[in-house]
Amino acid sequence: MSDLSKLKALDVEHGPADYGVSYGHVKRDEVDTSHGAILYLEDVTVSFDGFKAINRLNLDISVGELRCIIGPNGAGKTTMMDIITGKTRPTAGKVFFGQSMDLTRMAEHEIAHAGIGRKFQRPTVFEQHTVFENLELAMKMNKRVAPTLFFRLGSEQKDRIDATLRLIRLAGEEKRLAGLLSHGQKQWLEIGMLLMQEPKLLLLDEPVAGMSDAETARTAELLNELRGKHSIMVVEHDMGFVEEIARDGKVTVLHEGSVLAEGSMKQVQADERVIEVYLGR
Ligand SMILES: Nc1ncnc2c1ncn2[C@@H]1O[C@H](COP(=O)(O)OP(=O)(O)OP(=O)(O)O)[C@@H](O)[C@H]1O
Repeated sequence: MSDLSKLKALDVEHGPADYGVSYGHVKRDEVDTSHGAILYLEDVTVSFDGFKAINRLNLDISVGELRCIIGPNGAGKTTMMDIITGKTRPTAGKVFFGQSMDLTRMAEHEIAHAGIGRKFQRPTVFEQHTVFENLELAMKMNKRVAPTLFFRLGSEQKDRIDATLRLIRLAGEEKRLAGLLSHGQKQWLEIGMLLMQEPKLLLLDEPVAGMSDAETARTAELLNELRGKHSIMVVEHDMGFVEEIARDGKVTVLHEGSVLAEGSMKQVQADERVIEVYLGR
């Protein structure tokens, strides 16, 4: 992908963050989380030519929760994320962001704009730009205010970038070209770019796929630092990693498009139905 098309994709997919008047933004609509839920799916079904990839799926995520989603290949994890981000429309069911935003009626860019940030499996950073510039671009991206890209950074914005650099383990690497980073570092940079846009809900699709053990461990640390500060949904196959980040939180096991089990990692690991699905017994 060229840098220009990536810029456009970032613009459309992630939408702008809310930086108040300094960038001349209109404040984006607040998500109504007064009942404690940031996201809920009720009886959601998606059929592809009669095949139900998602079958009466019910799920809700609380504000500030870090929810792990696991499940064997073909369980419907990616399709579920596609529904949340508006890429795929459900055949039936409700999908709400907070109390009042009906995601089934919103376009992909509107959903991104409302504050749902998604990280796909493969990192998409601007390889010809430095680490710092990548974070800066992500922060300034605003499709409604074209000249935003040319605004000078204030000290507050620089501080935010510095804090993000520390969080994503790239402090000291800010002048490096993103294209020269390791796979793991690129993944962290992309998480940082999403965070610069202050998402209300962060969706991470297999964030440690292809990472070394050391990178995986550092990614677990990073996510544990985000715990409680952001609402995050992580889809992951690496069970060791899931154990590290799930702690005492809820893990949801998907199977054939529905929730098979939900509970702490210990609970779902001990669940006979889960064992059967994973071991094929
Ligand atoms: N556009 C589509 N048309 C037809 N079938 C589809 C389509 N997208 C997904 N499917 C099917 O729906 C099911 C769920 O797929 P999905 O990719 O959501 O699973 P997953 O849990 O993400 O799997 P994996 O862990 O392998 O990524 C699979 O059987 C898949 O073949």
